Amino acid sequence: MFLNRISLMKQDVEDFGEYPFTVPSINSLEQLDLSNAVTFFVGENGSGKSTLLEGIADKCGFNTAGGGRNNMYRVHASESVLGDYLRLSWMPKVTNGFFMRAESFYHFATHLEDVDEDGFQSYGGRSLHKQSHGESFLSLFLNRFNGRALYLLDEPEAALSPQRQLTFLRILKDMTAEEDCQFIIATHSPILLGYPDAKILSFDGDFIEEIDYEETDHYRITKYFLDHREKFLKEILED
Ligand SMILES: Nc1ncnc2c1ncn2[C@@H]1O[C@H](COP(=O)(O)OP(=O)(O)OP(=O)(O)O)[C@@H](O)[C@H]1O
Repeated sequence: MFLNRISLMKQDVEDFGEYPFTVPSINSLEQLDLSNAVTFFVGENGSGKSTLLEGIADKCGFNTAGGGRNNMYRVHASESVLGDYLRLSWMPKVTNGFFMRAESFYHFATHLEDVDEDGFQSYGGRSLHKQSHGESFLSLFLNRFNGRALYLLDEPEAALSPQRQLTFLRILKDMTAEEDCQFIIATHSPILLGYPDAKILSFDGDFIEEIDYEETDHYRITKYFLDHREKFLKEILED
Protein backbone atom coordinates (compact mmCIF):
# COMPACT_ATOMS: atom_id res chain seq x y z
CA MET A 1 0.00 0.00 0.00
CA PHE A 2 1.35 3.39 -0.96
CA LEU A 3 -1.47 5.76 -1.83
CA ASN A 4 -3.80 5.72 1.15
CA ARG A 5 -5.97 8.81 0.78
CA ILE A 6 -7.37 10.92 -2.04
CA SER A 7 -8.82 14.29 -1.03
CA LEU A 8 -10.57 16.95 -3.07
CA MET A 9 -9.37 20.44 -2.20
CA LYS A 10 -12.86 21.94 -2.34
CA GLN A 11 -11.71 25.34 -1.20
CA ASP A 12 -9.75 25.71 -4.46
CA VAL A 13 -12.67 24.91 -6.77
CA GLU A 14 -13.88 28.10 -8.44
CA ASP A 15 -16.89 26.71 -10.26
CA PHE A 16 -18.84 23.61 -9.23
CA GLY A 17 -21.05 24.19 -12.30
CA GLU A 18 -18.30 23.07 -14.70
CA TYR A 19 -16.88 19.65 -15.60
CA PRO A 20 -15.58 17.67 -13.75
CA PHE A 21 -17.55 19.04 -10.78
CA THR A 22 -20.85 18.58 -12.61
CA VAL A 23 -20.34 14.81 -12.27
CA PRO A 24 -22.20 13.91 -9.03
CA SER A 25 -19.54 11.49 -7.70
CA ILE A 26 -16.85 14.17 -8.15
CA ASN A 27 -19.02 17.00 -6.90
CA SER A 28 -19.62 15.24 -3.58
CA LEU A 29 -16.06 13.95 -3.20
CA GLU A 30 -14.33 14.92 0.03
CA GLN A 31 -11.89 12.16 0.80
CA LEU A 32 -11.46 8.52 -0.11
CA ASP A 33 -9.45 6.19 2.09
CA LEU A 34 -7.71 3.33 0.33
CA SER A 35 -6.97 0.44 2.65
CA ASN A 36 -6.39 -2.45 0.25
CA ALA A 37 -3.68 -3.24 -2.26
CA VAL A 38 -6.43 -3.54 -4.90
CA THR A 39 -9.22 -0.96 -5.21
CA PHE A 40 -11.93 -1.14 -7.86
CA PHE A 41 -13.96 1.79 -9.16
CA VAL A 42 -17.34 0.54 -10.28
CA GLY A 43 -20.45 2.29 -11.57
CA GLU A 44 -22.64 3.08 -14.55
CA ASN A 45 -21.22 4.53 -17.76
CA GLY A 46 -20.56 8.20 -17.18
CA SER A 47 -20.50 7.97 -13.39
CA GLY A 48 -17.01 9.52 -13.15
CA LYS A 49 -14.62 6.57 -12.73
CA SER A 50 -12.24 7.56 -15.55
CA THR A 51 -12.40 11.20 -14.54
CA LEU A 52 -11.09 10.36 -11.08
CA LEU A 53 -8.57 7.78 -12.33
CA GLU A 54 -7.15 10.28 -14.82
CA GLY A 55 -7.03 12.93 -12.11
CA ILE A 56 -4.98 10.60 -9.90
CA ALA A 57 -2.70 9.70 -12.85
CA ASP A 58 -2.19 13.37 -13.62
CA LYS A 59 -1.39 14.19 -10.00
CA CYS A 60 1.09 11.26 -9.90
CA GLY A 61 2.84 12.72 -12.94
CA PHE A 62 1.91 9.74 -15.14
CA ASN A 63 1.04 10.28 -18.78
CA THR A 64 -2.76 10.52 -18.94
CA ALA A 65 -2.65 8.91 -22.39
CA GLY A 66 -1.17 5.82 -20.77
CA GLY A 67 2.24 5.24 -19.28
CA GLY A 68 4.44 6.21 -16.38
CA ARG A 69 6.49 9.27 -15.51
CA ASN A 70 9.07 8.46 -18.17
CA ASN A 71 6.56 7.85 -20.96
CA MET A 72 5.80 11.42 -21.92
CA TYR A 73 4.79 10.85 -25.53
CA ARG A 74 2.07 13.13 -26.77
CA VAL A 75 -0.45 10.88 -28.53
CA HIS A 76 -3.98 11.47 -27.34
CA ALA A 77 -2.90 12.76 -23.95
CA SER A 78 -6.06 14.06 -22.36
CA GLU A 79 -6.06 17.04 -20.10
CA SER A 80 -7.13 16.16 -16.60
CA VAL A 81 -8.76 19.17 -15.03
CA LEU A 82 -9.35 17.31 -11.80
CA GLY A 83 -5.69 16.54 -11.01
CA ASP A 84 -5.05 20.15 -9.94
CA TYR A 85 -7.69 19.85 -7.20
CA LEU A 86 -6.61 16.52 -5.72
CA ARG A 87 -4.36 15.91 -2.77
CA LEU A 88 -2.78 12.47 -2.57
CA SER A 89 -1.51 11.09 0.75
CA TRP A 90 1.20 8.44 0.59
CA MET A 91 2.75 6.07 3.09
CA PRO A 92 5.40 5.67 1.81
CA LYS A 93 5.53 7.77 -1.34
CA VAL A 94 6.31 5.98 -4.59
CA THR A 95 6.97 7.60 -7.93
CA ASN A 96 7.04 4.35 -9.87
CA GLY A 97 3.86 3.38 -11.65
CA PHE A 98 1.73 3.46 -14.67
CA PHE A 99 -1.65 4.53 -16.04
CA MET A 100 -3.29 2.38 -18.68
CA ARG A 101 -6.53 2.65 -20.55
CA ALA A 102 -7.38 -0.18 -22.89
CA GLU A 103 -8.44 2.15 -25.70
CA SER A 104 -5.07 3.90 -25.94
CA PHE A 105 -2.95 0.83 -25.31
CA TYR A 106 -2.06 0.63 -29.02
CA HIS A 107 -0.47 4.08 -28.91
CA PHE A 108 1.37 3.19 -25.75
CA ALA A 109 2.71 0.01 -27.38
CA THR A 110 3.86 2.11 -30.37
CA HIS A 111 5.68 4.46 -28.04
CA LEU A 112 7.41 1.55 -26.28
CA GLU A 113 8.40 0.15 -29.66
CA ASP A 114 9.93 3.50 -30.64
CA VAL A 115 12.08 3.62 -27.53
CA ASP A 116 12.91 -0.10 -27.34
CA GLU A 117 16.61 -0.81 -27.01
CA ASP A 118 16.78 -4.42 -25.91
CA GLY A 119 15.03 -6.40 -28.65
CA PHE A 120 11.76 -6.44 -26.73
CA GLN A 121 13.31 -8.47 -23.92
CA SER A 122 11.19 -6.45 -21.53
CA TYR A 123 8.03 -7.73 -23.21
CA GLY A 124 8.85 -11.39 -23.59
CA GLY A 125 11.11 -10.98 -26.63
CA ARG A 126 8.37 -9.99 -29.08
CA SER A 127 7.17 -6.56 -30.22
CA LEU A 128 3.87 -5.75 -28.56
CA HIS A 129 2.46 -5.06 -32.03
CA LYS A 130 3.16 -8.66 -33.02
CA GLN A 131 1.08 -9.91 -30.11
CA SER A 132 -2.67 -9.71 -29.81
CA HIS A 133 -4.22 -6.98 -27.69
CA GLY A 134 -4.70 -9.31 -24.74
CA GLU A 135 -1.34 -11.05 -25.15
CA SER A 136 0.53 -7.78 -25.29
CA PHE A 137 -1.32 -6.44 -22.27
CA LEU A 138 -0.42 -9.48 -20.18
CA SER A 139 3.11 -9.45 -21.60
CA LEU A 140 3.64 -5.99 -20.24
CA PHE A 141 2.58 -7.04 -16.79
CA LEU A 142 4.46 -10.29 -16.77
CA ASN A 143 7.70 -8.99 -18.19
CA ARG A 144 8.10 -5.32 -17.73
CA PHE A 145 6.52 -4.22 -14.50
CA ASN A 146 7.74 -4.88 -11.06
CA GLY A 147 7.51 -3.90 -7.47
CA ARG A 148 6.89 -0.82 -5.37
CA ALA A 149 4.63 0.80 -7.88
CA LEU A 150 1.11 2.15 -8.27
CA TYR A 151 -0.84 0.88 -11.29
CA LEU A 152 -3.93 2.74 -12.48
CA LEU A 153 -5.93 0.72 -15.00
CA ASP A 154 -9.02 1.82 -16.91
CA GLU A 155 -11.15 -1.14 -18.00
CA PRO A 156 -8.29 -3.62 -18.56
CA GLU A 157 -10.89 -6.32 -19.31
CA ALA A 158 -11.46 -4.74 -22.74
CA ALA A 159 -8.31 -6.54 -23.90
CA LEU A 160 -8.85 -9.82 -22.11
CA SER A 161 -10.89 -12.98 -22.70
CA PRO A 162 -12.58 -14.46 -19.63
CA GLN A 163 -9.73 -16.97 -19.38
CA ARG A 164 -7.12 -14.22 -19.54
CA GLN A 165 -9.06 -12.21 -16.97
CA LEU A 166 -8.55 -15.15 -14.62
CA THR A 167 -4.85 -15.10 -15.50
CA PHE A 168 -4.87 -11.41 -14.73
CA LEU A 169 -6.34 -12.14 -11.27
CA ARG A 170 -3.36 -14.39 -10.63
CA ILE A 171 -0.99 -11.63 -11.78
CA LEU A 172 -2.75 -9.22 -9.42
CA LYS A 173 -2.25 -11.66 -6.57
CA ASP A 174 1.44 -12.19 -7.33
CA MET A 175 2.20 -8.52 -7.90
CA THR A 176 0.51 -7.42 -4.69
CA ALA A 177 1.83 -10.25 -2.52
CA GLU A 178 5.36 -10.65 -3.85
CA GLU A 179 6.12 -7.37 -5.57
CA ASP A 180 4.43 -4.96 -3.18
CA CYS A 181 2.32 -3.24 -5.86
CA GLN A 182 -0.89 -1.27 -5.51
CA PHE A 183 -3.68 -1.21 -8.09
CA ILE A 184 -6.63 1.07 -8.68
CA ILE A 185 -8.80 -0.36 -11.44
CA ALA A 186 -11.95 1.01 -13.07
CA THR A 187 -13.86 -1.98 -14.37
CA HIS A 188 -17.18 -3.37 -15.56
CA SER A 189 -15.98 -6.96 -15.34
CA PRO A 190 -17.78 -9.23 -12.86
CA ILE A 191 -14.75 -11.53 -13.07
CA LEU A 192 -12.17 -8.91 -12.10
CA LEU A 193 -14.47 -7.50 -9.40
CA GLY A 194 -14.49 -10.94 -7.79
CA TYR A 195 -10.85 -10.57 -6.71
CA PRO A 196 -10.73 -11.33 -2.98
CA ASP A 197 -9.57 -8.68 -0.49
CA ALA A 198 -10.32 -5.81 -2.84
CA LYS A 199 -12.12 -2.65 -1.85
CA ILE A 200 -14.93 -1.90 -4.30
CA LEU A 201 -15.96 1.76 -4.52
CA SER A 202 -19.29 2.48 -6.18
CA PHE A 203 -19.73 5.73 -8.13
CA ASP A 204 -23.48 5.23 -8.56
CA GLY A 205 -25.00 6.93 -5.54
CA ASP A 206 -24.82 10.51 -4.30
CA PHE A 207 -21.41 9.74 -2.82
CA ILE A 208 -18.60 7.37 -3.73
CA GLU A 209 -19.03 4.55 -1.25
CA GLU A 210 -17.76 1.07 -0.52
CA ILE A 211 -19.97 -1.74 -1.74
CA ASP A 212 -19.87 -5.55 -1.45
CA TYR A 213 -19.19 -7.63 -4.54
CA GLU A 214 -22.64 -9.24 -4.45
CA GLU A 215 -24.28 -5.79 -4.30
CA THR A 216 -22.75 -4.58 -7.57
CA ASP A 217 -25.03 -4.43 -10.61
CA HIS A 218 -22.24 -6.15 -12.52
CA TYR A 219 -22.51 -9.23 -10.33
CA ARG A 220 -26.30 -9.16 -9.95
CA ILE A 221 -27.15 -8.60 -13.61
CA THR A 222 -24.59 -11.10 -14.87
CA LYS A 223 -25.72 -13.74 -12.38
CA TYR A 224 -29.38 -13.19 -13.14
CA PHE A 225 -28.66 -13.30 -16.87
CA LEU A 226 -26.71 -16.54 -16.67
CA ASP A 227 -29.20 -18.20 -14.31
CA HIS A 228 -32.33 -17.11 -16.19
CA ARG A 229 -31.14 -16.28 -19.68
CA GLU A 230 -34.28 -17.25 -21.59
CA LYS A 231 -36.66 -15.56 -19.18
CA PHE A 232 -34.47 -12.46 -19.03
CA LEU A 233 -34.19 -12.17 -22.81
CA LYS A 234 -37.94 -12.58 -23.11
CA GLU A 235 -38.47 -9.77 -20.63
CA ILE A 236 -36.19 -7.32 -22.40
CA LEU A 237 -36.71 -8.30 -26.04
CA GLU A 238 -40.45 -8.88 -26.16
CA ASP A 239 -43.02 -6.12 -25.76
N1 LIG B 1 -13.63 16.49 -21.09
C1 LIG B 1 -14.91 16.43 -20.68
N2 LIG B 1 -15.69 17.53 -20.70
C2 LIG B 1 -16.97 17.50 -20.28
N3 LIG B 1 -17.58 16.39 -19.82
C3 LIG B 1 -16.85 15.26 -19.78
C4 LIG B 1 -15.48 15.22 -20.20
N4 LIG B 1 -15.02 13.95 -20.05
C5 LIG B 1 -16.05 13.24 -19.54
N5 LIG B 1 -17.15 14.02 -19.39
C6 LIG B 1 -18.45 13.61 -18.82
O1 LIG B 1 -18.24 13.30 -17.46
C7 LIG B 1 -19.02 12.19 -17.08
C8 LIG B 1 -18.13 11.12 -16.45
O2 LIG B 1 -17.30 10.56 -17.46
P1 LIG B 1 -16.26 9.39 -17.16
O3 LIG B 1 -15.54 9.13 -18.43
O4 LIG B 1 -15.48 9.75 -15.97
O5 LIG B 1 -17.26 8.20 -16.80
P2 LIG B 1 -16.94 6.66 -16.51
O6 LIG B 1 -17.60 6.33 -15.21
O7 LIG B 1 -15.49 6.40 -16.63
O8 LIG B 1 -17.75 5.96 -17.68
P3 LIG B 1 -17.48 4.60 -18.53
O9 LIG B 1 -17.85 3.46 -17.64
O10 LIG B 1 -18.43 4.75 -19.67
O11 LIG B 1 -16.04 4.61 -18.96
C9 LIG B 1 -19.77 11.73 -18.33
O12 LIG B 1 -21.07 12.24 -18.29
C10 LIG B 1 -18.97 12.33 -19.44
O13 LIG B 1 -19.78 12.61 -20.54
